[in-house]
Amino acid sequence: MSLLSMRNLEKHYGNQVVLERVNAEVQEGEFVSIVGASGCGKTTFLKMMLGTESPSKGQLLLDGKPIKQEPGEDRGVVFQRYSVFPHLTALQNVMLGEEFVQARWLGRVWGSKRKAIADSAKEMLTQVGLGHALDKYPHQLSGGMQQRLALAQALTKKPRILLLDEPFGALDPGIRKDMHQLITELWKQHHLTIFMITHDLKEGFSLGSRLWVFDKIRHDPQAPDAWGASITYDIPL
Ligand SMILES: Nc1ncnc2c1ncn2[C@@H]1O[C@H](COP(=O)(O)OP(=O)(O)OP(=O)(O)O)[C@@H](O)[C@H]1O
Repeated sequence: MSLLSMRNLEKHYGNQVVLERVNAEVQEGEFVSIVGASGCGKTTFLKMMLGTESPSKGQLLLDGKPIKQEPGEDRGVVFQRYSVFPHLTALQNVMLGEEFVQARWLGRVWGSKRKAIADSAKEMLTQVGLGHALDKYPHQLSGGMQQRLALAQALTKKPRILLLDEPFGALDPGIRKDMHQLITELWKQHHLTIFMITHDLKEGFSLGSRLWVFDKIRHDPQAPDAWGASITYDIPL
């Protein structure tokens, strides 16, 4: 069975059809890069995967069941900016998720349980190359380091699916190259299934195992909102 199945998936906002006839099967371990014109519905698609938006029609199945309409631990997400909490250090940012989960059952987390959370957060930060910056606040980190932190934060819950919305869009070309290497390593190391939106075609073609192009199949100049985008190209890389 596919990890994800999309069958005639549609998303409307009022009278505006944003996505329509989205059909695809995605297997565990694929890395799908997504490109398409601005405003064609890429982020909307990612939000449906995350569970913060629901499909208007059709099916979006995870392991054969409708995806839960709330963000879950099986799905991590990194946006272009502002994924991290500015008032917490790098280490506190990464620890927060697990502390939050355990505190729900145990009240505040202390002692050996807290140390275990800290150790695993430090390990994750080391993996993304921030082992030397545990006590730095986000504003003390460069853009690339902030995105490394956002990746560590997203991965700390051991998600199966990682959703990336232009994660490297704001970074300089040299830093982006380092980040491409990092995301490829993390993809393999953590056996992730990744969906990554990018505006950079070259990035889309060079990263991952599959490229999707979102575009409208049908256009009506008199009614631009009447038709939505679907996956017009699905290219194995
Ligand atoms: N919550 C919302 N309510 C109403 N319309 C929305 C909402 N979210 C998105 N839209 C509309 O849906 C369309 C698709 O938006 P979306 O952000 O998914 O596009 P995108 O392809 O990610 O664009 P970009 O590449 O510029 O980030 C846009 O016309 C947008 O105005």
